[in-house]
Order: sequence, then C-alpha cells, then structure tokens
Amino acid sequence: MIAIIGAGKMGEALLAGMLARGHAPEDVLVTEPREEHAEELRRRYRVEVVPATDAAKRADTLLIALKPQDMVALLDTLSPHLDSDRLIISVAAGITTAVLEDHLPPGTPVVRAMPNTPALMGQGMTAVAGGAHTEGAHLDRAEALLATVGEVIRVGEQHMDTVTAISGSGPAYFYFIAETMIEAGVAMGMPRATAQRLVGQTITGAAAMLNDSGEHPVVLREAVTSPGGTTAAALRELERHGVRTAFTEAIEAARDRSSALSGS
Ligand SMILES: NC(=O)C1=CN([C@@H]2O[C@H](COP(=O)(O)OP(=O)(O)OC[C@H]3O[C@@H](n4cnc5c(N)ncnc54)[C@H](OP(=O)(O)O)[C@@H]3O)[C@@H](O)[C@H]2O)C=CC1
Ligand SMILES: O=C(O)[C@@H]1CCC=N1
Repeated sequence: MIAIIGAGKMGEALLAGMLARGHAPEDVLVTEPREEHAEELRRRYRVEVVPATDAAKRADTLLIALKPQDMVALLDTLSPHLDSDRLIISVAAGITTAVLEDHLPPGTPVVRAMPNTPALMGQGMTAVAGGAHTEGAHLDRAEALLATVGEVIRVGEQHMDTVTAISGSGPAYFYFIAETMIEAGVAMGMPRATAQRLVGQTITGAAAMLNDSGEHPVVLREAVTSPGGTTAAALRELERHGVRTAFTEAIEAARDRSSALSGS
C-alpha cells in the first residue's frame, strides 16, 4: 500500500500519473487536510483519503509532497505511528535525508526524490538519492514507483539542489519561454491558437532531437542557423540581452533557494 501525503500540485500530478499507469486506486491512500479538496480527490480518482496518522499505520511506502516548510511538523506527527520498516519518500525541495532521518524512528530508510509536474503525463523526470539507512532494495522500490510516471535517475545527494534547479523547476522555464514566444506571435498578428500550436510542437520536436540524436545542443543549434539568416539575427539579440547569463543566474538562484530550504 502506498500513501501520498499532500495532494497539491506535485502530489496530485504523481497520484494521477500513477493511477493512469497501472496502480489500482485501492492500493493508494491519500492524505489531504482540506475536506473540499479531499472530496474532489475521492470523486476524481476513487481513492481513500485518510488522516496522515492512518496512512502511517497502513502504508508500507509513504510519499510525502508537502511544502518544505511543513515537512518537519508532519514528520513529528507521523513518527510515533511508524516503524523503521516503512519507506519514506520525500519530494520536498531542499529537505535533506539527514533532516528526514532526524524526525523519523531510528533506522528508517528514506529517499529524497525530485520529480517534476510532467509526471502527470507519464513524462516526468525524477532524481533520487538515498539516506544513511537506505539500501539498494529501497532505492529499487522508490525507482519502480516513480518510473510509472516517467524517467528516474539516481544521483549523489550533493547534486539534489542542482537537480531541483534544473529539472524540478525546469518545466516552468520552458513554459516561460513558450509564453514569451506565443505572445510575440500574437503581437505580430497571429491567432493565439496557431502560435501556441507552433510553439508546443517546436518544443516537442526540439526535445526529441536533443534526446534521440545524442548531439550537443550547440551542434543542433548550428544546424538551424543558416548563414546570414533569421536564426542568427534572433540569437544575436538573445546574446545582446544577456539571456545566457540570465538563465545561468536563474538556475543558480534556484539551487541556492533549494539549499536554503533545508533549514526551513
Ligand atoms: N510543484 C512542483 O513542480 C514540484 C514540487 N515539489 C515539491 O513538492 C512539494 C509540494 O509542492 P506543491 O505541490 O507545489 O505545493 P502545494 O502547496 O500545491 O501542495 C502542498 C499540499 O500539501 C497539503 N498539506 C499541507 N499540510 C498537510 C498535512 N499536514 N498533511 C497532508 N497534506 C498537507 C496542502 O493542502 P492545502 O492546500 O489544503 O493546505 C497541499 O495540497 C514541495 O515540497 C515542493 O518542493 C517537487 C518537485 C516539483
Ligand atoms: O518551486 C519549487 O520550490 C518547487 C520545487 C521544484 C519545483 N517546484
């Protein structure tokens, strides 16, 4: 039995993705404090919504998707109802395995995971790192669970803040670019639906080339950039406005924020 504790944006994306890809609703418990949202989850996904302490007693794997700032209070509530057989998976940005372990029964295996919202479409990217009491079999269990909603990689925990800044927050960067491109098309007189279709499929196509060709993005970019052409004109403007530096510093800011959340 799996419990998803916190069915907000990320918890619900994982829940919906898992149910759409083979998990039976009767094998999944959900904890969600707001009764109105709980009722909606019962209706939409046919899952049992229970208090966190019940989930702690009944589930062998607990996937916690609360805000980082709420994690410690929840762990302190759950801990008396847990034994060290349970696997705890946290998707909270910044919360280290050491913090998780400090607020759980001694010896509890924990996995720090960083998924992203495309999990909803089975296209997620999740990185996982284990704690001090986490064995290969625990990581296998976490990986098998998260693989139902996309790709999973194992990383050393020292990389988790960077993962958070790149793939955890990453979809938002692409939506930001998409929004900007669509608005540019609209400003040039193109119908919004046409602009959105052009942008969406261009992102999908570019992603497929990046993933399947094995080429460095510079090579792919050069293939688009005809001598004296339109792409060169556009890229010159992006460089002139410091977009490369802006992205680098944005990702550094996200990494630093993730790191700062460990003390939350
Ligand atoms: N959004 C994303 O793309 C990603 C988020 N994450 C991580 O996922 C976590 C959640 O983020 P996100 O989904 O965006 O935030 P949300 O605020 O959407 O979700 C948090 C959820 O937790 C619920 N909650 C609060 N307290 C409790 C409690 N005591 N027991 C059970 N549920 C509770 C909230 O309910 P209510 O609203 O009723 O208060 C809400 O549904 C964060 O730690 C974030 O770092 C990780 C990767 C990507
Ligand atoms: O914005 C956040 O803090 C979370 C973590 C990664 C994506 N969303």
